[in-house]
Order: sequence, then C-alpha cells, then structure tokens
Amino acid sequence: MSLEGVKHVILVLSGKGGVGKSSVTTQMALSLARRGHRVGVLDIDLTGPNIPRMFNVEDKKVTQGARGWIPVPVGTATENGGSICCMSLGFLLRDRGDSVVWRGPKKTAMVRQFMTDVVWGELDYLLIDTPPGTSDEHISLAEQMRTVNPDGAVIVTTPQAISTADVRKEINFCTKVGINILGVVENMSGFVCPHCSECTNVFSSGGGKTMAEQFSVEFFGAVPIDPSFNLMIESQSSEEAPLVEQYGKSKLEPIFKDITEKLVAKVNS
Ligand SMILES: Nc1ncnc2c1ncn2[C@@H]1O[C@H](COP(=O)(O)OP(=O)(O)OP(=O)(O)O)[C@@H](O)[C@H]1O
Repeated sequence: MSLEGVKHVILVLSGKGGVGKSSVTTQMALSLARRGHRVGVLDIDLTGPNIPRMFNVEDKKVTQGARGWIPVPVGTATENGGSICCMSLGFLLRDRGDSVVWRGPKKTAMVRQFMTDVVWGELDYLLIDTPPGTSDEHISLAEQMRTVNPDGAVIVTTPQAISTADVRKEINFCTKVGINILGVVENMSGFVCPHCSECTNVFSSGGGKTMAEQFSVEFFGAVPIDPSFNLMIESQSSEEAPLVEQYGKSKLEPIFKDITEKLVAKVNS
C-alpha cells in the first residue's frame, strides 16, 4: 500500500469552488515544509487541478515506477529537511489531452487509483486537495477518500459563504461520510493594500470565527486577499529561489504559520 509511510492524511474541503482551496492547500504545504516537515500534495480536484500551476511544475512529467506513480518534487528540500512533492490529475489530463468533464464512474476509478497507486515514500503530512461541493457525487468521492483513513478535513470558506446554512451543509457532509473536521480556514477575509500593507475588511469580518464556535469546530485562522501572493505564484521561474524560500517574504506566511501550528497540534493531540 503506497500510503504506509505517510503519518498524517489531511483532506482540504470546500462547499463551493473558487474560495481558494488550492491556494490554502499550497500555503499549508509551504508552511509545513518550511518547518522541516516532509509534505505530499495530492490534487484530485477534477474541476480544476491547479496544484501544478501553484508550484510551477506544470511542464513536469509523471513517471511510472515498479510500484506506482512517482510524485513530482517541488523545488529543493529546505535546510531543516522539509520537502514538498505533488501528484495531480492535471499531469495526466495534460498528457492525455483529456477533458475534465468525466462521468461519475470514471472519476471514482481515477480517484481510487490516485489514493492507492502513488508511491509517496516517507511523509509527515499528505494534503489532499479535493473537488469542491457537497453533492451526491462528492459523497461517493468522499467515501473513496475515507479508505485512506484520513486524520480529518480542513474546511475552507470565505466570509460571504459564512452563513449558517453553508457551514451546516459542510459539517453535515463530513458527518454523513464519517470525516472528522479538524478546523475551518476563512480565506479572502479582508484585503491587504499593496502600498501601505493595511488590511481592509471588504466583506463582513469575524463571521468564520463566530460560526466555528457555534458549531464547536476549531477556527484555524482568517487569511486576507493578498495580490502579492498571486504575483509570487505567477512570476516563478527556474532562476528564482524555490517557492518554499520565497514564501518566507510573504505577508501571508505568519498567518499560515499560525494555521499549520494549530493543525499540527490538532492531529498530534
Ligand atoms: N488569500 C488570497 N489572496 C490572493 N489571491 C488568492 C487568495 N486566495 C485565493 N486566491 C486566488 O484566487 C484564485 C482561486 O483560488 P484557488 O484556485 O485556490 O481556488 P479553489 O477554491 O481551489 O478553486 P476551485 O475549487 O474552483 O478549483 C487563484 O488565482 C488564487 O491564487
């Protein structure tokens, strides 16, 4: 079984698309790796497998070893032994020139293969970026995900999506499929001005924390919109320092340090 060297498996879920699930997954991976952890990122977001773009490895080829697919390493390992490698449906779709508009059984079969056929080696954390939604199809995908015995899920939401109905829907979804909720991250919570670095609350603020309290779920943190993070992602090149080093300069880094500290404490408690 390819996950036997993996200590913790964490799902990243959201009730709807575009809330920043992939960027939260990416930054949790960067933050954990900067602190010496060996991290794998598995991207099974069939609607938009963005992880290769986030890590600037879109042009990399996935190789097939004797025991399964070999994940793609991202940049170099950090001095304290941290590393990131990733596997994405995006690599295979590109190679096949295939469409993401697959029917249920084909998706389920591919997800099953991804869960079992990637040779991760020794990892401290495997983060799984999942397709957004809570439909019946997601329930069957989540049942697949349960087979890898995850520690639980981090739910990503935005301030606008924070309504009793939405949070209840996501919490019900996890309960229905037997997935433990580790915590909630509120993304796009305010805007960091690129000139003065001041954070303005574009939408309502504090809603995520209140809702998490109401549902007895831990609130991991609020992440503002930071255009410089997008620039950092878009301007990556082979001449630049690896993203894991560059990320040290990001204003979002201390926020994700706090989020991943809570996550690490939770899964090790
Ligand atoms: N806090 C943030 N600051 C700046 N840009 C952000 C932030 N969060 C997300 N983004 C940007 O918003 C866009 C959508 O984010 P992302 O791809 O992570 O969303 P997603 O929830 O994974 O979407 P989908 O579920 O549709 O795949 C990306 O360009 C991403 O870089």
